[in-house]
Amino acid sequence: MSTPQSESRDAAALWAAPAAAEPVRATVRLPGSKSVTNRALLLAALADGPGVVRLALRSRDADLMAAALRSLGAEMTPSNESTSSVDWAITPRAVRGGATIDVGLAGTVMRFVPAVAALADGPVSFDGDPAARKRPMGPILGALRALGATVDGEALPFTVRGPIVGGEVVLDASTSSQMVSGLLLAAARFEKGVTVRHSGPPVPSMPHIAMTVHMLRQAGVVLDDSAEDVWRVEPGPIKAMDVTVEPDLSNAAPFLAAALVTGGTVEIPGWPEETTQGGDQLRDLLALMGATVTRLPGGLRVTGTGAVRGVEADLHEVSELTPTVAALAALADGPSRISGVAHIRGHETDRITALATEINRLGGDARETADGLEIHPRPLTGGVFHSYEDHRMATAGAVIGLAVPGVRVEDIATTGKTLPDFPAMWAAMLGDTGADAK
Ligand SMILES: O=C(O)C1=C[C@@H](OP(=O)(O)O)[C@@H](O)[C@H](O)C1
Ligand SMILES: C=C(OP(=O)(O)O)C(=O)O
Repeated sequence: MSTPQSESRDAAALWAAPAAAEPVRATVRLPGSKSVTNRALLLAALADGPGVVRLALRSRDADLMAAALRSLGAEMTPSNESTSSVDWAITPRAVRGGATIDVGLAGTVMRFVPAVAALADGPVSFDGDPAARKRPMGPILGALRALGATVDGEALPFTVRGPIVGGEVVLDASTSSQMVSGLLLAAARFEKGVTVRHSGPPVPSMPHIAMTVHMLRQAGVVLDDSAEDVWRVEPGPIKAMDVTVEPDLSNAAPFLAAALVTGGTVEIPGWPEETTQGGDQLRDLLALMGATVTRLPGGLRVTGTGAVRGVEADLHEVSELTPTVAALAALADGPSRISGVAHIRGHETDRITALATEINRLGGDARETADGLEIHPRPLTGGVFHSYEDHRMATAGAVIGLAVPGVRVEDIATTGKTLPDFPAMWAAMLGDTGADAK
């Protein structure tokens, strides 16, 4: 429950989530995928010549990745900048030591950049937000050590010293798929490449490893992923590319959820025909929860009835979607069970506890399980929805606020981790500005 002190501490940073007066009818143009942007920037910085990353996301996580690569020596020149996107011209240079990298709270920066730093000619230090120091790092840092680098520390802050040689390594990636992606992305530049074997409970968020594999192959890297839980990257050049980043389908989740909650329609232009983004699974998930989902030429349309159906969903592959699915479940007309996401206790915050706490604070009935949540329908009332520095907690509060008057989301600015101007996009979707959400 909020105490008077916590209410007053929050007061400065509370955002009144708008309740929907009528069904939404909006076209929402989403900025580029965080996951694709941060992979593309990193690969461009290690490539064999100058490349371009178009429609790259501008957000805290993407800006931190760009800053990290720049401080490791890459020349990064922006053009066509808007609040949400930028085209980067990137000229790779020899990886330079001596830098201190701020990872913020970005999993992609804290897990992907250390292997690049191990190619540097001197030590590179890493630190981030206080919350980042709690996120699991041990498996990837241990792997870098096993592959020849020197790393002091098991979590942030730590320092990496090359040279990394590469070779074979066994690790437990059950806490995050990023442990594997973070080795594969730079491995073509290791003298011996890498063979990564996962040993442990199943790896979550496998579509994100498929994204890594796909983007490496596009860049000409020779990679074998034919055996389960084993990935082999051959040493060799990473081809310079001119790539365009797809819209962020995980960030589509709260906007499409608004169609369900309000019985309206939301269209997302640029929804790819084929993609490795796990967010594409929203098409099936939202249909299960009562939406009509239609592919348009070059886009997607989701229409709701205003009634949300409870769901049994194993979100192991798409754990990023848990906060939105939980928000929908809290508004559903039947019980829901979300499973397969034990590892999201190590995301930006412990998302299982955070979601149960905040849904229950509004009068809901959400119970934690070992690997997810059970949520039973109950009428909700307004109140403060805490975001725990977690962009997806904040957007989950916004979704609930559509149907529950008086929800105030703490620290809505935390959405800037992956979306540059969520409040304006949300307002535009609800018709405040009369313009399309951009
Ligand atoms: O590689 C990536 O870009 C990501 C992988 C996933 O991490 P986990 O495997 O830790 O879930 C996902 O949840 C995260 O938002 C982005
Ligand atoms: C888990 C997430 O982020 P990160 O890339 O920081 O792991 C997320 O965006 O839901």
